[in-house]
Amino acid sequence: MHTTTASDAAARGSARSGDDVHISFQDIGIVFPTGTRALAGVTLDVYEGEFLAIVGPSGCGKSTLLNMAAGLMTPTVGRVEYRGRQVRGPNRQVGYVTQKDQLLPWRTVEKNVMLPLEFRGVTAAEAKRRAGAVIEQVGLRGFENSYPGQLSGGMLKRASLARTMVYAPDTYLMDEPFASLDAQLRMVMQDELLRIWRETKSTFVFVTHDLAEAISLADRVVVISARPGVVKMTAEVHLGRPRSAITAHESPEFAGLLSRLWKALDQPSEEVRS
Ligand SMILES: Nc1ncnc2c1ncn2[C@@H]1O[C@H](COP(=O)(O)OP(=O)(O)OP(=O)(O)O)[C@@H](O)[C@H]1O
Repeated sequence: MHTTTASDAAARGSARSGDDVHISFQDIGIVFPTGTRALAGVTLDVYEGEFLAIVGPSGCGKSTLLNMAAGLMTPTVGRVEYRGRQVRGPNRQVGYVTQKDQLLPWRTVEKNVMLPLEFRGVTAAEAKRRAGAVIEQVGLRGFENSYPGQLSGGMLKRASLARTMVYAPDTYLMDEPFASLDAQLRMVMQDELLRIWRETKSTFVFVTHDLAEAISLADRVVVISARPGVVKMTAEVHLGRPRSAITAHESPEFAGLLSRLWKALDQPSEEVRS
């Protein structure tokens, strides 16, 4: 892990001097074997304990960035560091929550939540104890023995979150986890997520298409340009903490930032100023 100095900060534009860098994307580019160039020269630091949101048009390379942090993809050029070390293979310190729930339909909620602990060699009794604790935390008590097919959309999200929380990752990588939910439930889940972030003190990198969601949740919002993606703008969110996703919309700062982000998404890269 390294700490940013004032000169690092200047070199990185939006970086803040004195913060510990948690994930560092250094001049990342990737060209897939199909010839698709998804990212071109992305430089971005994610700080220890922050909630960072990434927005950008479809296909710009947001999921690819998460995949690189998780060690599931390697950049063609550039370097990804996790706590100061180059990511060279699957990164077991991250929890990855995708848009699809990826719960195993033949296992109960409890057994799904226990699964990552089984992979890590935790005893069945301890896995059951820890699964019970996180199931309670996400509000699914009483549904331990239900199967995924018996749960509502919001409950499936809660179960997926519990399955990630159970192994207490340092980092949560979240790829549009609430995209399939209706607006009201989405806000409830956003509030739950803010609570989990506060309680776990983990670092969150959250990809979304929804600018309001990004502002409601994040400390900083990064806008990626259309493919090949570059960082177009990084905006600090000055809404204060603790924050509620339900009332965040009421502040004048919210509307101002929404409009700046919207313009950044809409304009060619060279016209955007952060
Ligand atoms: N394994 C792969 N092989 C070939 N092309 C890929 C692969 N993974 C991603 N791509 C391409 O790279 C580009 C970026 O994909 P990515 O999924 O990162 O975009 P995204 O910004 O997350 O998109 P969305 O918002 O639609 O989810 C897309 O054009 C996609 O088709």
